[in-house]
Amino acid sequence: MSYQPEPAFDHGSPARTGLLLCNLGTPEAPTPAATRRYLAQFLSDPRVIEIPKLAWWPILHGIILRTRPAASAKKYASIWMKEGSPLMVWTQRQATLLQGYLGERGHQLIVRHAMRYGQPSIASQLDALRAAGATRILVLPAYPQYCAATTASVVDDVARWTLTHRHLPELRFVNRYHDHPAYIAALADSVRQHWQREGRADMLVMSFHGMPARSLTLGDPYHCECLKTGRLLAEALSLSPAQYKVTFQSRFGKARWLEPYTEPTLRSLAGNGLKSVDLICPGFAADCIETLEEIDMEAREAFLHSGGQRFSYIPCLNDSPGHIRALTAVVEQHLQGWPTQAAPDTAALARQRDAALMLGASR
Ligand SMILES: C=CC1=C(C)c2cc3[nH]c(cc4nc(cc5[nH]c(cc1n2)c(C)c5CCC(=O)O)C(CCC(=O)O)=C4C)c(C)c3C=C
Ligand SMILES: [Fe+2]
Ligand SMILES: [Fe+2]
Repeated sequence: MSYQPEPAFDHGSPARTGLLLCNLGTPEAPTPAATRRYLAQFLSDPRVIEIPKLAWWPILHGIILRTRPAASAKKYASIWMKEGSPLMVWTQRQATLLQGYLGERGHQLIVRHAMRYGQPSIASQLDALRAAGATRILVLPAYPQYCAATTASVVDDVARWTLTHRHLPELRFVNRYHDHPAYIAALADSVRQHWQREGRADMLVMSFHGMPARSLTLGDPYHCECLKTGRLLAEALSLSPAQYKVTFQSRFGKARWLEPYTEPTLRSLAGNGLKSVDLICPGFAADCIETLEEIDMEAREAFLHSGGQRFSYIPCLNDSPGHIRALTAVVEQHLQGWPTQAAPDTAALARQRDAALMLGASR
């Protein structure tokens, strides 16, 4: 095993704690070439595509990477912000705001953000935290519900980084926060504020990213955690089971995915006479192509074309104060036992003590 060269450990420097906020990743530009690079990395991850490489490679390189990049790039272009891809913009803002809010609460943390696919990579940001003196690092994947395709894939990437370093920081991971009271409260506040601004629809649809259905029988807790988030959010809003529905979006390929599917559900609700719907995507920490294009454009159109009259999309928590408070509560829970106040300057304390002793002696 060969390690990357590292600076000699400075035994005198105080221990510092780092926080790494990780999200999925996104193309660097809304172009077919950039989208192809992103999809190639994403869809080569065996945590995402659980098909033997020998069977998957010809499909990925022979079909998907020839056709999908151009179609996806068009969709990215339709949601691109002037600062970049929404997922990147919101994740950057979240990290900056977390740094500030945690600081206000007395935690001297170094906060960075990273993307599992594309840039800034998890390895580069772990290196940056180490270079800034972090000897303890808390990794926060921005996925409220645990899923092997997302949460475990972040852990894999951190583990690959540890293999290249000799002197490792202490590491902790947030596996899930799907039922954290502060996260549920942030979602509920966001829905209530939306209702105050725009009025309330006949039903609240909660759409989560889908997964192949067999992930449930193989033991992935993702499906159950989505249902629990849905139930807790409904309870916080005093909704009866008839007033809300949990659905799954973003189906990929021909296999069965978790059901009910979002778009067919919206069509059938409209077909059965439902006139208005509020739609929230509680599993996404930040708005992205899956929420802004697939839901707020495609699913909206499907509902309205099937007889629905009003489709109201409730944005993700993004950089809202409630979200930053919720993530801070999650972080604080996982920092327990790790001192995050500014470490005492032991040399200065020793000088003070010596000065006090000398003062006493000279009296
Ligand atoms: C088999 C494919 C996919 C699985 C499994 C999957 C799981 C999964 N994904 C997210 C969150 C996000 N996915 C996003 C985009 C996206 N997802 C897939 C495929 C799978 N996802 C694709 C091909 C894409 C790219 C867009 C496209 O070409 O359709 C995003 C948004 C990225 C962005 O740049 O905006 C997020 C976020 C979760 C939470 C999840 C499992 C629970
Ligand atoms: Fe996805
Ligand atoms: Fe999609």
